[in-house]
Amino acid sequence: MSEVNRAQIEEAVRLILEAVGEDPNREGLLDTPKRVAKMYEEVFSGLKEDPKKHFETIFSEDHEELVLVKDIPFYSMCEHHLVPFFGHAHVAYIPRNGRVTGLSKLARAVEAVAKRPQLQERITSTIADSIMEKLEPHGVMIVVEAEHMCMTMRGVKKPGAKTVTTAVRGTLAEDVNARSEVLSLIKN
Ligand SMILES: Nc1nc2c(ncn2[C@@H]2O[C@H](COP(=O)(O)OP(=O)(O)OP(=O)(O)O)[C@@H](O)[C@H]2O)c(=O)[nH]1
Ligand SMILES: [Zn+2]
Repeated sequence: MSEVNRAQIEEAVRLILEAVGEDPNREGLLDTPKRVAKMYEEVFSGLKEDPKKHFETIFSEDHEELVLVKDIPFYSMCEHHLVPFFGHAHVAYIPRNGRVTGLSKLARAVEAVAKRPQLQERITSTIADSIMEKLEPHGVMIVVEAEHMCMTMRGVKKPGAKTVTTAVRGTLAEDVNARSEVLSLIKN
C-alpha cells in the first residue's frame, strides 16, 4: 500500500531538477525522482499515524512516580524549508491511577510526530498533549533538543547551534523542584 502519491512526487522532482538547470535525463539522475519519492514516503510516514494510538497499551501498575525515557533520537523535516532537523527527545511523565504505558510507546509516539513536515515546538507540545489525553497522568514534561539544517547549511549558517524546547503539563508545570529533578536526570 503506497502512502503517498509517488508519481506526483517523481514528476515534481523532475521539474525541480529542470528548474535548477539540471538534466533529469542524464544517467546519474534517471532514478533520482523515484528514490526521492520513496524517501518522502518514509520520512513523512508519520502523517498517517495518530501518536495517541500508541498509548492504547496501558499496564495497570501502581507506580505514581516519575518515568523518564531520555535521549530518544529523532529525525524530522522543517516545514519551512523541507530540510532535516534532528536531535533527541526526552519524555517524562508521572502516572496516575495505575495508568502506565509501554516504554517503547513513548519512543513510537516521538517517531510518529517527527515524521512529518514539522516545527520543533509542535513536536514537543503534541507529544505532551497526547500523553495527557490518553494516560491522564499527574504530569508530563517533554524536552526536545535539535539542530536545524536550515540554520546550518544555508541562511544564517550557524552549525552547532542547538534549539531546546519544552512542554510541561499538570503537576510538573506547577512544581519547580519536580521540574528540576527531571532536568537533572536528563543531564546525567
Ligand atoms: N519556531 C521555529 N522556527 C523554525 C523551525 N524550523 C525552522 N524555523 C525558522 O523558520 C524561519 C522561516 O523564516 P522566513 O523568513 O520565512 O524564511 P527564510 O528567509 O528562509 O529565513 P532564514 O532561515 O532566516 O534565511 C527561520 O527563522 C527558521 O529558522 C522550528 O522548528 N521552529
Ligand atoms: Zn527550516
